[in-house]
Amino acid sequence: MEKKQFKAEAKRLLDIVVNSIYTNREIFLRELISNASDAIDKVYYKTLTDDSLVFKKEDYYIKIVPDKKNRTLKIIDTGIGMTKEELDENLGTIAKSGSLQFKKENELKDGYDIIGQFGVGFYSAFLVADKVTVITKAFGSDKAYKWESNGVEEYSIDECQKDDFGTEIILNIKENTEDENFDEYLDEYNLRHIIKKYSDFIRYPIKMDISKRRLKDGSENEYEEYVEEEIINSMVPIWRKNKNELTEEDYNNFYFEKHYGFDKPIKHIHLSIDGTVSYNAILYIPEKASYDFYTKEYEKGLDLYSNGVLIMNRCPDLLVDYFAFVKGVVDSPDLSLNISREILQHDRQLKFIAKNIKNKIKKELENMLKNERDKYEIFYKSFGRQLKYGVYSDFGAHKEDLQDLLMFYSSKEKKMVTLNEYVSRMPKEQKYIYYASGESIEKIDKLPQTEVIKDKGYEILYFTDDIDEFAIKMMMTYKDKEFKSVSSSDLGIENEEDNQTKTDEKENKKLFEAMEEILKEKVKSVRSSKKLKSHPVCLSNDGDITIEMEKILNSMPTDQKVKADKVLEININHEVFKSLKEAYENDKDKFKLYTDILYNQALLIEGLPISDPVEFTNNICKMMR
Ligand SMILES: Nc1ncnc2c1ncn2[C@@H]1O[C@H](COP(=O)(O)OP(=O)(O)OP(=O)(O)O)[C@@H](O)[C@H]1O
Repeated sequence: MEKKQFKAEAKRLLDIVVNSIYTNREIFLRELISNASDAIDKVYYKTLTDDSLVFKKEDYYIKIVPDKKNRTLKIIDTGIGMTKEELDENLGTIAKSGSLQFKKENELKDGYDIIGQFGVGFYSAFLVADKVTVITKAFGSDKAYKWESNGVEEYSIDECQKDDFGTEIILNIKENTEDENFDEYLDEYNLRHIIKKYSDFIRYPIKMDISKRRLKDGSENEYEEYVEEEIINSMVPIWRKNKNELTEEDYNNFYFEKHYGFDKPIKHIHLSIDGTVSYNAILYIPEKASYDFYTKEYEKGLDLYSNGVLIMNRCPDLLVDYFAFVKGVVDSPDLSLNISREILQHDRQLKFIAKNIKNKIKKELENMLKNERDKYEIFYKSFGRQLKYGVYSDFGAHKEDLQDLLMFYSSKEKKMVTLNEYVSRMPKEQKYIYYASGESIEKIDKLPQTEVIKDKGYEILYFTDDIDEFAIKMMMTYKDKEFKSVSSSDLGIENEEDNQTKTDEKENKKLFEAMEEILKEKVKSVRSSKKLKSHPVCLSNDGDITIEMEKILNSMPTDQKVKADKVLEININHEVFKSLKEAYENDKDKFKLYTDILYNQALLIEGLPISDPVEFTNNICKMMR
């Protein structure tokens, strides 16, 4: 059997590398800086394994030199350099990674910072350059070489002069086209921005000469230009530093630098995890929701780094939706990156990290609730709604994770309470967790439906967010206790007056039927009320859809309208009922008038619109005459 080697059309391959792998031109700088950092790492490694060598930190750096006049951009490093053979092998063979080989040969363990692995990053230089020159001198060698290519036909290697070991890459930046402005890769400000964005945490200094202006000596209004070398990158990422070395201010500064918000974070979580998948992370729980947080435009996610190099801003897969408010960074050497380093190949590690992070955030919130209640309430004011959305979403799948983080205003305590607190002080005979929905605490407080429950001494939770009732319906129970709306027609309260109510019901059957006839289609039935004490009427509902839910669902911009099965409850011990009864017996027109007025009053109390306000006011006037 004859075996043959695959052949590759080098030109085509280069074209694919340059134009198909990367979606974003600016990453060429990330790739070349990462190569330079790898090259310095290799010298560092050599000095660790050879006692005759010393690594003097100040000798190792990367320098970026833009030259607008000659349209060149240089990336200079003081790393290990390349021999002629290495130049030929590494830059002449696409997909050959000298760095990966180095890692294997030296059995570098995980956690080491060598970034290169695919052997293609270098060619991304042709995204912005029409000619690339590499001048390099290998560590310990006395000869230097020049590699040159226009990325189309071929490359050349010649001997040349270079004093120190290391590598200098010279890019001849392309001319601008109609759609592309290549000048920006020669612009100091923009280069600084790209370096900060992708390479801020490269371990070695990335230097650049920065043009500045200052007042001339002795002058008050004359300025002069001068140039000063600056280190652009932060080098050591805050998340790799020891927690003990960092102050609250350091964490807050990082939050501002990263533009995570204008507020101060209410909590930070610093994680250094070593295990099946290792990662470092700094997570922030903000104090306030940004203006777009509860909109579709908000992008959740954490910034994802691999070995200090930015892979993705706001990687959404790292955060569950209900913790979307969390900001921060994750850095892991264990990610399976794809060749462009822009996306992840398969997300086993990512899923692992995301799950881990979810649990850490949950724990932190639970601790805050337990130990720093005031802080938690501030947080809850901003993001409680998001937690409640979390309970509601995915058919209640996250209930277990979230139920103990929920809080509602309590009628009894006059402050926010947790479900656990509510249930733990429920009297033995109380069957349900009672809640009342409405626009505001003040309005709910006045709802007639709450009277009898309050009289019983039971606590009521006030629901003022649209999502509240939906979330609770999805939860169904908390610690085996069902939730019950105060406007539900059956409150499950055993009452001595129950039998009395039944008798009243019988006695007034005809009257209620007559009212039902008048209110046809508007209410399902009219009943004698068990809940009213001082008010004459209220509405309650039969079935699953409460009146509050009807209001919310019908305010949404869809064609489908829903209707709660409404019950008009009458307080037969109220003065008004006597007049109603009298009218029923003696004056049918008056009886109709009273029925209409009472029904509309019940609507108003519920905050529901009355269908004909003019008729309603006319009816009241009629009564006053
Ligand atoms: N500045 C440099 N100094 C020394 N060697 C370099 C330098 N730049 C590139 N090389 C060598 O050339 C090889 C190919 O570089 P290239 O950027 O194409 O791939 P890589 O860095 O190995 O992998 P990746 O595609 O993941 O970045 C490197 O592995 C390294 O051996």
